[in-house]
Amino acid sequence: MLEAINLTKRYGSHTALNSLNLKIQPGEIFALLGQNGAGKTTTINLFLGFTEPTEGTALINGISVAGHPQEIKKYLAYIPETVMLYPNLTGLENLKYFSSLAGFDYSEKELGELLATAGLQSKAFGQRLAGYSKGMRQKVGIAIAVAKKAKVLLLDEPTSGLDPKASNEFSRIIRSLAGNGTAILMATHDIFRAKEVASRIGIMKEGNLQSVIEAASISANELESLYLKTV
Ligand SMILES: Nc1ncnc2c1ncn2[C@@H]1O[C@H](COP(=O)(O)OP(=O)(O)OP(=O)(O)O)[C@@H](O)[C@H]1O
Repeated sequence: MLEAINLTKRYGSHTALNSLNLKIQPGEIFALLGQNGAGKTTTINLFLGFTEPTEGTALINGISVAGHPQEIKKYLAYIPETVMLYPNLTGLENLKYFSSLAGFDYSEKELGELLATAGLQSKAFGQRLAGYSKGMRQKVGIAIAVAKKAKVLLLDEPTSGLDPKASNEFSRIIRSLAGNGTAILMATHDIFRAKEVASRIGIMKEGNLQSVIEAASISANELESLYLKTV
């Protein structure tokens, strides 16, 4: 579970995130929408422990991120806009390395199954990452998240730059991860994808979470209108 309690980040006199209160339960996908600079990445970085809150607390499974930065890592997987892995290692080797860091020792067969589940074509398993497309790298990132049995998944603009098919496949995999009980926080600019994949959608403006909507209660068009009115 992810929880923010009065979570605030200021840079000098500028408030990047203003007293965020939010709970994301296991199995839930929460999409954060908002213009450039609204505070989405700041929120994710606070949950990752990349940056310290000025006030308030980010909790993962009830554990304070700032207080226990190492401990929370075992619950977390993170997929940034561009997944950075080792370019000289193959997809299989990257997955083996990163899952071993998390304490898992998978067989070659299991590693292959994880990559296949993430939607990577088998002919790419043995190819070096340097030759992968963005979507292929993301699939390895997803396979790593699954391999780590992460309870919490943080995604920062995961579908930006993906073609529609890759983006659709991505939604399917994210939903299936949530179906297995992962709590997911996703920052995105893609209103359509947010509506399609998320259980709840939050709209941020200037560091404030302005509104939270049940995705099932709104059409994509209505969401777009609300978004445009809000930001
Ligand atoms: N290290 C930093 N130092 C100073 N200001 C920062 C820093 N990081 C972020 N900010 C500011 O905090 C605010 C929120 O930025 P953030 O990156 O969270 O926005 P975002 O919603 O993720 O935007 P985008 O959609 O462009 O990724 C912005 O005004 C940004 O300039």
